[in-house]
Amino acid sequence: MILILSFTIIFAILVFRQRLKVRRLPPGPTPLPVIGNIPQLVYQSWRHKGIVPAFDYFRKKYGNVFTLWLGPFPHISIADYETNHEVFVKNGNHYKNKVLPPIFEHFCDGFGLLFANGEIWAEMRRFTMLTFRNMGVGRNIMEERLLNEIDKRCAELNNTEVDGKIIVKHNEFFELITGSFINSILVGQRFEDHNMEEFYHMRKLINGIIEVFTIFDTTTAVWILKYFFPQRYAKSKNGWNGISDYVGQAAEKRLEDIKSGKYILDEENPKDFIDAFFIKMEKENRNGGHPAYTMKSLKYTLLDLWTAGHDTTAATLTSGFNQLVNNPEVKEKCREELMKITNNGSRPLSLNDRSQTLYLNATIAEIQRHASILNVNSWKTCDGPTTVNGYQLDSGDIITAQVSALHVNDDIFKDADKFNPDRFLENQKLFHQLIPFGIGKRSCAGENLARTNLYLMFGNLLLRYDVQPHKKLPSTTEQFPFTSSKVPDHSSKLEFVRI
Ligand code: HEM
Repeated sequence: MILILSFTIIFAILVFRQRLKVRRLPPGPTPLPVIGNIPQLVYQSWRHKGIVPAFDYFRKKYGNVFTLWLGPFPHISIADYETNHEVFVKNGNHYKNKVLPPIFEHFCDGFGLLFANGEIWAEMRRFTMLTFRNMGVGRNIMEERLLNEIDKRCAELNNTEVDGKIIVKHNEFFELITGSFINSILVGQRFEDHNMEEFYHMRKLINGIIEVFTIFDTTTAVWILKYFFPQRYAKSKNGWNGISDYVGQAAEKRLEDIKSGKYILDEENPKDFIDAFFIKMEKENRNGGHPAYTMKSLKYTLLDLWTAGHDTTAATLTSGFNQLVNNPEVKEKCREELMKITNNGSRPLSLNDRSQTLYLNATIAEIQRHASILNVNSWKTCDGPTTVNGYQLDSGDIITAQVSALHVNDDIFKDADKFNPDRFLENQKLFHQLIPFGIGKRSCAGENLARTNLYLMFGNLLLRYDVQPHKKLPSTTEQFPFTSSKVPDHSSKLEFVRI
């Protein structure tokens, strides 16, 4: 009897507190106690065939800022540019901390960039962005290495030409080219015949992580996963440990070589991320050291950069070429522009051409809008009482720029379902309203690298090849609309015909 009474009282308090909170927060469907809006979210995702269309349904019904209770906690999504800018840029200092999925927090131990908060994360983020900027501006390491990578991989492709056609499993081609480029920027080694096995090993580990990157795995307590779902737990563990061991070994070997005098660090010209880190670490050590500049921190940062940078870029390239072969008139207009600018393809496209390739820029923007790689963006917590659109938020309230919902927002992108690069030429403002790399203090730390990759890859491949579908057109619809991240169709192949 006492048990039933206590349970009823606790339940009544929870319901009362939830009702009070609902009144203060941005609108949304009425939540149930404990399970919140999960039934409505599941139903609308089923009805509209995906999480993003379900978000769009809630946005249309409740406005650009809406609340969904995921279990007992309210989660606020913002699906327009102005409010996101106001919250995450102008007021961004309040939203630096991510809600860390327990399993990743457990593996990363407070280090790295993706699943960390606090001073070590902030310092590593500053350092990473500065290092990438230095590699892009002035010294142009990024451009040189990527153009070299494109040359070498295209030469390999050309060797497989039969009857004037090269049949390409394009997602695998983009995974290899992106993996090799990122590896060369981070640890100074591209993938060639002698170390190709290492690339396949990394791919296998990343695929394992992607398989368990579901809403279930990212919200469940570690002990539950460990004891009741040991295979899922092992998959995450093997993935994170395997990748961090691979990049960590490269860093340790470099350190040994530096100590033994076999390798000399050039302070003015670091050749990759590891070099830049050791140069900074040496400087910090002279001043008593900094907890962000340790081998452990380097290992986890490299791990995060590899995993965050690889699939996102490869998926955008795959999704983009799927769109281009479905929209041949766009492909032709890009090529016409590229030919004009490079004097009929007599030189490769360079980053310096960006101001002249207006149509290519618009096409890449439209590709990124459709590719919009995360169905659900990572959640941030607010660090103190603040307001969003006039609503009062408390410390710990959960919020995000819901990028996927913003990119299908018909009020911003008219006929959002259509693939139409011209929309960006007709209204330049749309370039700012597009936020494929997120916004604010937790936006993508590799944006610079990714933009370099997308521009040079799309531009130079379209200059070299006429790309056609092979046997069937790839689909441009989302393959796994119920998972956290998007996966483009890679069931088909493409034909590359040399120009
Ligand atoms: C087309 C390619 C890419 C896209 C579309 C993309 C997009 C994103 C998005 C949407 C986020 C989350 C933003 C948020 O939480 O609000 C993110 C975070 C991140 N990205 Fe990227 N990304 C790409 C490539 C890269 C590359 C090449 C790297 C590095 C090599 C990278 C490193 C990171 C890191 C470290 C974070 C976490 C930043 C933090 O929490 O402080 N990304 N990215």
